[in-house]
Amino acid sequence: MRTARRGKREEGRLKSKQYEGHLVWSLRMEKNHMGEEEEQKQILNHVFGESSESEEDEQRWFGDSMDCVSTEEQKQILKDVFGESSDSQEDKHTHLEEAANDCNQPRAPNKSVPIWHRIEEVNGLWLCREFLSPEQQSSLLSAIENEAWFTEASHNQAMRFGDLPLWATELSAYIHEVVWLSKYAFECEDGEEYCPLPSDLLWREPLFDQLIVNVYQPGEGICGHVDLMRFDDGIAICSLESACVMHFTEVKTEASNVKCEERGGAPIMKIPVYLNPGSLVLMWGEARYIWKHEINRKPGFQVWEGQEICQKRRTSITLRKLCPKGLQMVILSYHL
Ligand SMILES: O=C(O)CCC(=O)C(=O)O
Ligand SMILES: [Fe+2]
Repeated sequence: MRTARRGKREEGRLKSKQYEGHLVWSLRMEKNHMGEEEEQKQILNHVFGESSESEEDEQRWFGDSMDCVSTEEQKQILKDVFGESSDSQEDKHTHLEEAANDCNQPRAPNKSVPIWHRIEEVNGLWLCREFLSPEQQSSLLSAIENEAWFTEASHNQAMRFGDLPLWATELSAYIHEVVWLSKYAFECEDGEEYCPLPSDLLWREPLFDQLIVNVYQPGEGICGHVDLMRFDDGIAICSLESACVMHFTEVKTEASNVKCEERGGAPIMKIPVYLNPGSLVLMWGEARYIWKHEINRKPGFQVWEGQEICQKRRTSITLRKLCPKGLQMVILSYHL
């Protein structure tokens, strides 16, 4: 499968830096115009040099060339590329866990378990509005600030692959916990089990190994896209600082409605989802693969309950897991 080409290409300025031995890409992205595919192409071109256009070519390119590399070797290579796990930096404490403890963590069953909302129109889309307490949100924002990824005003995106910083590892663990606790919250009459994240995804190791932090100034958003196929199913997005409306559009509906609309037919159905600061979105299955998501923060698009949302700066944390093929790509970048 291949993600659709999106948006017109605009040059982002790309910088890779070593932060405590970890490679971090900081970019200036015109998010309203450039899709993630373009952004990542820039990064991958930066890492690999210009590469082939199609996923088929990528498939051939990867082939089975890494079959001979054992898991241990892969781990070592990743360590060499990205540095030691930040888990070993015990003194580097982000207080996410402490903040969680402040609000009665770990939560016992029946005690203030955050509520999950299933977005009915979009299978596999779940929202936890009160995922992070105000203290946890501040703690995450300080941790991001301490990374010094956005010291230049022109930088609005940072990505990390492989071992994540401690605060992101803690965030992943917290996502795991809050999803796991949801099993106490969903007792369905018909015996159907509602689950914010299927157990094969919830229990994979690691839950996430890729991180994006996006900073949006008022008016900035991200154009409609399906996340790249090099990332596995199960994507988490945490919102901080300011609320926004994220719209979901089914890919096939969109394609058929374009023709329909040309003939004066039904408009494209966009499902709006309000993301308050401190909320967590989980996308898997159909929500991840056959629905596009977008944030249009141009005037007139950020309306919730009849009111235009007052826009301030918004920071988001996206956590994903590289597919084995994606992992191979990272390893190959080391060998080139
Ligand atoms: O910033 C957000 O909330 C969404 C980011 C996103 O969709 C992405 O990075 O793929
Ligand atoms: Fe996305």
